[in-house]
Amino acid sequence: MALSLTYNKPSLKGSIQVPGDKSISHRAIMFGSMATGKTTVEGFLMGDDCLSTIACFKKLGVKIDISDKLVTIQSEGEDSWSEPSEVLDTGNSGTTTRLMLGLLAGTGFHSVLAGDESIAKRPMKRIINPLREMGADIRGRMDGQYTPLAVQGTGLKAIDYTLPVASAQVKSAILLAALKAEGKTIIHEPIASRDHTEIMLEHFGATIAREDHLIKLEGGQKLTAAHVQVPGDISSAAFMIGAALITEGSKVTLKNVGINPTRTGILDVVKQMGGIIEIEEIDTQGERSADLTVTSSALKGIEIGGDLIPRLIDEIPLIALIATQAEGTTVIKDAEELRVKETDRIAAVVKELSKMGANIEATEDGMIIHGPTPLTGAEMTSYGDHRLGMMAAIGALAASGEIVIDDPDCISISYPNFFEQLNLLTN
Ligand SMILES: O=C(O)C1=C[C@@H](OP(=O)(O)O)[C@@H](O)[C@H](O)C1
Ligand SMILES: C=C(OP(=O)(O)O)C(=O)O
Repeated sequence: MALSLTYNKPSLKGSIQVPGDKSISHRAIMFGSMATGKTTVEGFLMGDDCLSTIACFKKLGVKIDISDKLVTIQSEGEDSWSEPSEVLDTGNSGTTTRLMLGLLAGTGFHSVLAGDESIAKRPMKRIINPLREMGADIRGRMDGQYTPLAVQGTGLKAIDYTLPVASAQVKSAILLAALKAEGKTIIHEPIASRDHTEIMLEHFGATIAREDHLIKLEGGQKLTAAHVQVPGDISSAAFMIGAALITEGSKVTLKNVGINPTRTGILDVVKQMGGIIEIEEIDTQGERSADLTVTSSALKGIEIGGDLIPRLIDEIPLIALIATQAEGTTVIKDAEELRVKETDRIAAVVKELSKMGANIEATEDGMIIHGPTPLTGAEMTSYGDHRLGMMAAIGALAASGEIVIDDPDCISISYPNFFEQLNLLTN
């Protein structure tokens, strides 16, 4: 059902703990299922995407329990997984689909992966090409470009592979397959992408070498169960950071947000645009995290591209929105990956922000935004894309009229209590 939002230029105040990191939550379930023993996960994201990952592993016979804010995975290791009698439904989640391909390629059984309409349009060849080089037997539409994908598990061998796209999903699928492969896999990563898989490999007892854009992993290593502490998701926090920046008189604290340096491009951009943000690092055992305090700020346009893009790829819809309120021009380039996300996020962001009165144009690999422009009421489409839905809702805070969002439910893919937390900060 559509949602109508009308704000009268609110100030945001208060402190919240945004939900757990989506990338780390997926991986915690995967690693806990591969490892032998009892893995416990604290701060797990109960978003639809991560619940899809849990459902897939349950179908492989892994015992997963959700209780009292703790997810417990009890596994006898990867070799104890059983052949699923049903299709593994990956829902809307690219991360689930792609990382599971790496995991399933080296099993001894047959499985089929399929997700929703959006997943059926997302490119899978980028995963299947390196996995086939490792010996994987994967078939799908257009020679494996699209789901449904059938995987016949088989013995794998190590590869030496240069990543053609800066994608943590491609890198992770190879690393997960490499664990079962014979020999040492070497991955060349020209541009760094999020490294949660590498960090978690070590956390679960594997040895991995990383230096100078090279990652080396010896096959045949067994993982041991562990406790995983999931920090808040900086990609979710980004929406509240943006909300505080563009509303006058706001001051918001976001507690325990993950600040892994491969994810903090949004903080660099906010500072460069003139945004006021304090970062108070917390002493943690696992991934780094911090309390972030954001104050409404006068922003200026900047240029965003190059190595920075993978460090903020999911935050670009929100960055485009705040750029409409910044003085001057913001240019986002080298971001062609946006075209193959849940929707074509270049086309969708430009179309939707234009409806609100933004001065924004699409380029092949990004967008150009001229600001500041006053935003007006509009009927917004989310295309079932959670990040587009949240962009529209945050836009409503700065808009002069009513914002209607066609499908607010899709926001639960990554931020199930988004509106609850937004209400807390605006009241
Ligand atoms: O590995 C991950 O958890 C993710 C990697 C990124 O995708 P790509 O690897 O396609 O860049 C990101 O957009 C996605 O939300 C989560
Ligand atoms: C692109 C995203 O996720 P995924 O690739 O896992 O669907 C996202 O969360 O913005």
